[in-house]
Amino acid sequence: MARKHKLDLAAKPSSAPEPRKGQKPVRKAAVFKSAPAAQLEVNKRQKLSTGPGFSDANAAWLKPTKGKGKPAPPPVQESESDEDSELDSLPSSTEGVPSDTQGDQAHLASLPDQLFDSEGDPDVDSDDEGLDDSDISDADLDDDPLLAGDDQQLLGTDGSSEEEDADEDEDDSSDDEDAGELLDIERKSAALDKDRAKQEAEAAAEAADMAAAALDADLQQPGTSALQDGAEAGAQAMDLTKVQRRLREVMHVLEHFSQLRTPGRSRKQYLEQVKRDLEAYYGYNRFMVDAILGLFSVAEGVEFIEANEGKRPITLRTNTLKARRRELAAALIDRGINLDPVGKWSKVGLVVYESTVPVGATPEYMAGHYMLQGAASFLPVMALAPQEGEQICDMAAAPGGKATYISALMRNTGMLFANEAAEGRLKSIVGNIHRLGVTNAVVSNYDGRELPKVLGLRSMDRVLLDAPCSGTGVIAKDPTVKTSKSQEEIWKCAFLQKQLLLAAIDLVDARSKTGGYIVYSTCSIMVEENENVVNYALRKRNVKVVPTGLEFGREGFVRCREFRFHQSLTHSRRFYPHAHNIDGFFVCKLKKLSNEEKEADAAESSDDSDEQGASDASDEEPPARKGQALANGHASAPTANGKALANGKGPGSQRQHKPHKGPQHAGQKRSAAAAVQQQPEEGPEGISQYGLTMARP
Ligand SMILES: C[S@@+](CC[C@H](N)C(=O)[O-])C[C@H]1O[C@@H](n2cnc3c(N)ncnc32)[C@H](O)[C@@H]1O
Repeated sequence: MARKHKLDLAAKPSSAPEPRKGQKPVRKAAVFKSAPAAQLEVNKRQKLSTGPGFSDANAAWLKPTKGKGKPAPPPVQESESDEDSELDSLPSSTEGVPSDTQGDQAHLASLPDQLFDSEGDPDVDSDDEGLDDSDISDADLDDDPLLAGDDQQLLGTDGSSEEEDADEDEDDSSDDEDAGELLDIERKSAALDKDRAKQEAEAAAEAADMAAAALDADLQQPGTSALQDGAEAGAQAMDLTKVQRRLREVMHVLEHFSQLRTPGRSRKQYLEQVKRDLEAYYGYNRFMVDAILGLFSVAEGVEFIEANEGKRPITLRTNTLKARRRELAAALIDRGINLDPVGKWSKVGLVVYESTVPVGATPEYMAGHYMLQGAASFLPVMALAPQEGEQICDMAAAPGGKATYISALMRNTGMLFANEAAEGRLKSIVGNIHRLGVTNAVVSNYDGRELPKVLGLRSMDRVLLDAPCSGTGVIAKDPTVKTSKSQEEIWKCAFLQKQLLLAAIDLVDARSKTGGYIVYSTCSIMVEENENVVNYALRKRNVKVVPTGLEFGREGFVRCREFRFHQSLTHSRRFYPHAHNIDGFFVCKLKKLSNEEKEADAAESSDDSDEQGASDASDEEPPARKGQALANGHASAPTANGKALANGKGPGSQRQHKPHKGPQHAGQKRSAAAAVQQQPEEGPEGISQYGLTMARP
């Protein structure tokens, strides 16, 4: 069922804009913020600050939209008109954006063009610079010498008028009355306070009653909600409004449970109602709702879900093999693209606020000056920190966003092995490699689990495993994830990820002079696919988790639900759309400590799992899929035909590379079947340890 209305969780009273220094605050009734209006205003300001070049100091769009990680309190009052909201959301100066509206830029890229046509018009912007009533504060008037002079003519020497002076004389003679009046004022004020407190208590009680009534109604029909009864479209729209309201109310009760609960109703019952309403309102299946609420508080879970309803900003990465960011930005601004740097954390990223031309079809794009790429996907490569002259493998590379970034950081030196298991996705890597002028890469087509045998054990200085995953961090891009995932599928992904990660570690040389690192990343939020996979590798190989070097992101989990992970997983980083305004992502960096097999692993210690509690429940391969690779996060089957396709100079001119160890040249054509049939001359005990079947001699 489609969701019709945005659930405004931040619809709480917002204060008037902060007065500028030296100004008295503008007298204006408190109003409520309207997110879309605030977004447009942010954009106008953005355009102004962009100017002919760009500021290089704007990380505003990356800031959390609401609450900065703390759940926003649910709304208890309705908002006033958008007009007022828009005025109140104006920043007090054109430099910078108030922090609570900064993250709203998330939605700018997805706003329809016609909105920008009117709101983004430069004329409108310049009008905006003019003063309106709300811009003129009392302080402005006081400071203006002309106005002050005029006023002085009407006032006495001490600043009071003759009429007021006369009033004062009268007042002096009636002190007792004054006292009486003051008391009266105090009495009235106290009465007002009492009234307000009473109203607030009544409102809270009413909210609790409504939540309880809603709960009662639904509890009478366990397992169903009004919406699940298959009513007609019109009725459904009405029901959605009802569901939205109930959701807010029940969440409010959950937040103030001891005060607002109905006696006899348990938290579990309220939670059950919230879950049903989230399913109905946003169209998630129960597995996903449970998984999300297993990671976040209810309020933050809803923030995450709500963030998935909007698109992330369009971002691009400057290809430093061909362009400089400042010059690229100037060229794109000239073409009518409104952009800014993504923030201080990246030297190459640009965020696009609006564009009059298709950003993926400019002459600069065709010439390979940039790659259209989500900002989150910069992060694993930044954590990998490729060095010039190294041998690096990107094990799951299509369409090549991260692979081409690695080559750019290597300045086209050394050697990059960009591997991809899905044959149909190879063209995209090759296309991007050519367009971006990458000349140090070989593209290969293997199941990643074969790579230690194909490229050689310990043949790499660094390996990136941007693993195929459930895609639960990128629901905004692929809403089918809301309903298509199940616990079984998550475990299947985790199983393949574990095998791939072990292969990644085996590819790396612990004695590399410059490296010895593995970066594991996913666009999944599930602990099963993230901390749990790394935790498994910690037990199976001689590796440790090291800091990613990334400036932001939340710490990985050490405890989550029934899971317990190694303490060092706090070095891993989690990124969320609602908190960081980028796709949901997990990034973890490992350092290989030794090329020796881990003793526990060699001995196949039987107490492996005891140490980790429930975290490695998926060590066993899912029976139906034995030996079969999941193709990607969305589970299409790969064709591992083992073709090495191209480097930056075209398929006919691949650079020669001699793997340090191992039987097979990456550039040689070789079928995956042959690869798995052949016992490696020097290799792991058996490639079957990565889950591939092979005939043993
Ligand atoms: C998350 S995407 C990679 C995105 C890529 N790193 C980028 O930045 O453009 C995961 C990729 O892994 C591939 N894949 C799936 N199973 C694989 C396997 N067993 N070995 C190698 N790659 C695999 C998928 O086809 C998919 O292209």
